[in-house]
Amino acid sequence: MIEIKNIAKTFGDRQVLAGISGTFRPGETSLIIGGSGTGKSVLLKCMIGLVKPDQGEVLYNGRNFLTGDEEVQKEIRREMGVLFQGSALFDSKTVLENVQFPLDMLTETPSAEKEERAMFCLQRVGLEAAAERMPSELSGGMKKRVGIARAIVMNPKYLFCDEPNSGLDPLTSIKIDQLIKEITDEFNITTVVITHDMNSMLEIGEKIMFLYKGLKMWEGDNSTITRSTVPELNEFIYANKLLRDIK
Ligand SMILES: Nc1ncnc2c1ncn2[C@@H]1O[C@H](COP(=O)(O)OP(=O)(O)OP(=O)(O)O)[C@@H](O)[C@H]1O
Repeated sequence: MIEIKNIAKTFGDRQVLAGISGTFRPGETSLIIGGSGTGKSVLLKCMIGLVKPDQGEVLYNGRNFLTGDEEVQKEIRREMGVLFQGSALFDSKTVLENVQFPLDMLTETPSAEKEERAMFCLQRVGLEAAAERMPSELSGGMKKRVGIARAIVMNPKYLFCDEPNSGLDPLTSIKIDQLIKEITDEFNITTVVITHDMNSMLEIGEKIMFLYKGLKMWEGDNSTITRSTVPELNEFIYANKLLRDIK
């Protein structure tokens, strides 16, 4: 479980996060939604240690990630998997080498075992046949799958996905969403996904947190989001729904 408490962050004179709290549970896909510039990525970065918040706490199964000693922080980092926007694959490495990379960097696992584990993850995302291909030979959806395989190769307790659907067509987006949800259920991972994709919210939003101007304006799930009485959220949903209906 991840608990965030009163997270605030200001850049210069711009307050991006104004005190955000929330809980993310194992086996659940939690979505952070909101318009552009509302602080979603900054919140995610605060949670994974890429940005230091000005105040607040981030607890991983009760362990304080921000003030815990270095060993605790290191331990927590090893339990995280991250799928970055754009997949962030190494162009000069094969698919298999990309997936194996965290094992190479962070473990002393024997070579054959590392390869076996990486192949298992590639199989799980349906890409074992592409193991020896280079990232430039893959479609956007395949790259995301490789990114997911790499994010789970260390058997993470916590999985963070920043806009996993960006640049994908609607059908591929749905497949990627479903894969993230399946993996979350199957390995009981605490998963946090940033998205502004309405389809994702309705399909995999077991828990949804809506950010608006640095505040958490609403929290609920995919069965309650369309019944919200928060005008800012309704405006956000309506804009998305409108676009979807036009399509
Ligand atoms: N390192 C930084 N230095 C200064 N300002 C920053 C920094 N990182 C983010 N910001 C600002 O914080 C605000 C929130 O950015 P953030 O990337 O979290 O938005 P977002 O909700 O993820 O938006 P989008 O959906 O467009 O990605 C933006 O105004 C951005 O310019």
